[in-house]
Amino acid sequence: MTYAVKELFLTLQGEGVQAGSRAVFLRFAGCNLWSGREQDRAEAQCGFCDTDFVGTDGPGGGKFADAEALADAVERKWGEGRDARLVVITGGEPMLQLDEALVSALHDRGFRVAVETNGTLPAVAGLDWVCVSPKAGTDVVQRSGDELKLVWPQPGIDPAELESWDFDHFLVQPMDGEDGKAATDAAIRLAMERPRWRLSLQAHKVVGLA
Ligand SMILES: C[S@@+](CC[C@H](N)C(=O)[O-])C[C@H]1O[C@@H](n2cnc3c(N)ncnc32)[C@H](O)[C@@H]1O
Ligand SMILES: Nc1nc2[nH]cc(C(=O)O)c2c(=O)[nH]1
Ligand code: SF4
Ligand SMILES: [Mg+2]
Repeated sequence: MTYAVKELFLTLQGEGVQAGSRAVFLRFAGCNLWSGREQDRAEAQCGFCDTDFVGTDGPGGGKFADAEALADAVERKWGEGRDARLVVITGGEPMLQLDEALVSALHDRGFRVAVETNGTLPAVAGLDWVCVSPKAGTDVVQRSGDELKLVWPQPGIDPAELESWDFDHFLVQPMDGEDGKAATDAAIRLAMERPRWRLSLQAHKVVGLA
């Protein structure tokens, strides 16, 4: 199958439990909760997105004919060395395109495969790390994984309800946007009031990484 990739880049994971880890980021084009056009944001199911995932015109982006070709491009981004190879597959919504053939091609090249998903589509089998980030008003079907990353505040989501889901780590991440200070205060409050939740800051934005 053909994959539409917005961008492919080498950086440090900025979010969640694996923050600080060297990783190739594979950003798929397209999302099922927003068109990506500013004029549609107010009506979208997810209205706070911080990412441009439209098209295939970003650095390292393009159309890839099959899993082997895309996995080769990921490997080229990583460069030499097989230690601790990590690819983070995000988007847009990666579960619209990610399939077992690509997971397998990445494993063949020695990568641990991590995914950032909104959880409205089931995660493909064989992943090494699943991060689900629920969006208010959507039907989250993927209720198990490694980390649940709640962008906060989100009216309509009750953190207490999420605590029954099957995750090893519960993260609360301030919503970046117009009132970042208030969102950070709210996220700190949540972590102070409910000790299962840990604060996740978007470290890449602090230090100026992609
Ligand atoms: C751009 S999304 C792509 C993956 C997937 N569609 C999702 O929503 O999980 C990557 C991560 O950024 C988070 N995110 C998006 N916009 C954000 C914002 N304004 N502030 C903080 N985190 C945000 C998402 O919740 C998700 O955890
Ligand atoms: N450095 C860095 N870390 C990230 N973690 C999750 C990201 C995402 O957009 O999915 C992201 C991103 O865009 N950059
Ligand atoms: S679900 Fe993820 S990619 Fe889609 S609009 Fe929301 S944050 Fe952005
Ligand atoms: Mg990002």
